[in-house]
Amino acid sequence: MSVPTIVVHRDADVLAKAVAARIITRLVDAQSATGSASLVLTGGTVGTATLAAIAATPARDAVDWSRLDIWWGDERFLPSGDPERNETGARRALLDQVDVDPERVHVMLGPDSGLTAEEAADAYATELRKAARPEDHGPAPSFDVMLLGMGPDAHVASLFPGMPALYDTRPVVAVHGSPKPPPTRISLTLPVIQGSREVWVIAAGEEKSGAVRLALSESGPVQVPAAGAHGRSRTLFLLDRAAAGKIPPGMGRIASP
Ligand SMILES: O=C(O)[C@H](O)[C@@H](O)[C@H](O)[C@H](O)COP(=O)(O)O
Repeated sequence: MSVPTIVVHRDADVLAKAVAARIITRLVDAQSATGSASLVLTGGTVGTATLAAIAATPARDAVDWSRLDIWWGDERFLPSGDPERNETGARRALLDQVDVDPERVHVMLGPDSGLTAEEAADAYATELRKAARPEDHGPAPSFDVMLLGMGPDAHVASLFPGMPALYDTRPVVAVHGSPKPPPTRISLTLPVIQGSREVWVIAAGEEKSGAVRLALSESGPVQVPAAGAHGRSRTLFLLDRAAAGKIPPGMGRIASP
């Protein structure tokens, strides 16, 4: 388990641009080393703003988008094309503007597939298992970067405090009764998140500051899911100053201009 590194940026706009640059560099490095890369996307405003910032960065062309596997940490269980789907937001912000290989864009299915949320979760678990290699030592790939937005209640993906998904050992689960609409979702679980090489939690705004403090303290992941968001080799908390406002001194904080 990697101890979180905290990087603080001036505001949400600089945060999105800085994370975009960080993603591009990380993907280029991964592709240089192995010929491929894997990135797990998150929904939410900061996650989507980060994708838009990638699209607006000329350096985006340094990434070979055709050799990138794109996954989602969670999805709202809505029909394909629904504006509230995380996939729709990601396509509009970035994916429709770069040459991704459609076979390597792994979407979580919605009700228009004819599957229930449970069946769609199982289908995603099967896709993850097929993509896993022996060296991943688990039911899913060790993703190069797992992006996670975080709610004011410290939820990540669609893992909300105290809900059954946090006790589930399966790699992907259906979530019902989500406190954040829509109520039905599909989510990776913590074991899969923790199997990633790097986990990057991205948060902006004063309303997230309490959750950030809890996540960086000795909190348990059932009540503070973001406390369980750590990667095998690296964990980053990428914040704006407002979200970092309640971090106790000496938490390994690296302030950026
Ligand atoms: O489906 C979702 O809504 C997201 O996956 C969710 O986990 C989101 O990342 C957080 O709620 C933060 O969202 P904001 O960045 O909009 O606060």
